[in-house]
Amino acid sequence: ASSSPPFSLPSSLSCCTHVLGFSQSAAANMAEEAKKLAAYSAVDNNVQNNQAVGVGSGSTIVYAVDRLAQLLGELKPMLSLLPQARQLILQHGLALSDLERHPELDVAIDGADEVDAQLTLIKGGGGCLTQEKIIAGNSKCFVVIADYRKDSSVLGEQWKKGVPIEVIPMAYVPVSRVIAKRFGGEVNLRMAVSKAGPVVTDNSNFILDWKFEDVQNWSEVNTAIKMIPGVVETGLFVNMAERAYFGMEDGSVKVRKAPAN
Ligand SMILES: O=C(CO)[C@H](O)[C@H](O)COP(=O)(O)O
Repeated sequence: ASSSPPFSLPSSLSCCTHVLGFSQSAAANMAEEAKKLAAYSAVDNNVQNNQAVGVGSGSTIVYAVDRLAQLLGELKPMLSLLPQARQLILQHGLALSDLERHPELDVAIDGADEVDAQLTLIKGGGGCLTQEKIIAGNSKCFVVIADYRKDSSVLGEQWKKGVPIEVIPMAYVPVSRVIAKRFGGEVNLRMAVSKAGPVVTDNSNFILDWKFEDVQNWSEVNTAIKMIPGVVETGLFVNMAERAYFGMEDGSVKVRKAPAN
């Protein structure tokens, strides 16, 4: 049975809503297409047969796993993973591995929340920064995949939610205070959306989101934050990524290489 809406918009407004709805979904489709382009290109250019491949988490990495599954005839990758990626890998019929069997990975591929001109990353929008950093840090080559919305010249240009920092729960208040006092900005405990209370990570910790103000040297700030008692890991990936693949709005893929040291 059809039911009529509880109210009706003036025709001019209803037209705007329609146009807005259309453009929002067109933008979302374009971003999805860009993620896929970046992921496929990164897999095609960085993964070889029989390699141990690390994958992270998020919506972009799904396309990389799709591509790895498509290439199964030609490639036989062994995937190391985060708990979140386990199901994804099994569903695609790919071989599971871990850092006990493959402590050194050939290549790691992962998404990012923001990538700057130096290939410094903010990661952890999904809360998996610690395990993602372990995977990336134990890989001979770390490759980032992202859509054009993550491409920045300096951090904070696109990503407005701040730097995620994983902390031991009992320390979240002192760590927040120390960060705000030493580095400025605002530090917030990340709250869960579908349950009451804070987000709890896979390592049973909390996440702080640090909305920074003016940072000149990410390497120094990252090291200083890591030294604060109670900090487990930061979502700052400094000097880790070798290449970033950005899917662009025009259907091309932009590749950015890390600056030579
Ligand atoms: O760091 C991450 C999760 O902790 C993700 O890699 C990052 O949030 C990007 O996610 P998406 O590919 O969905 O944009």
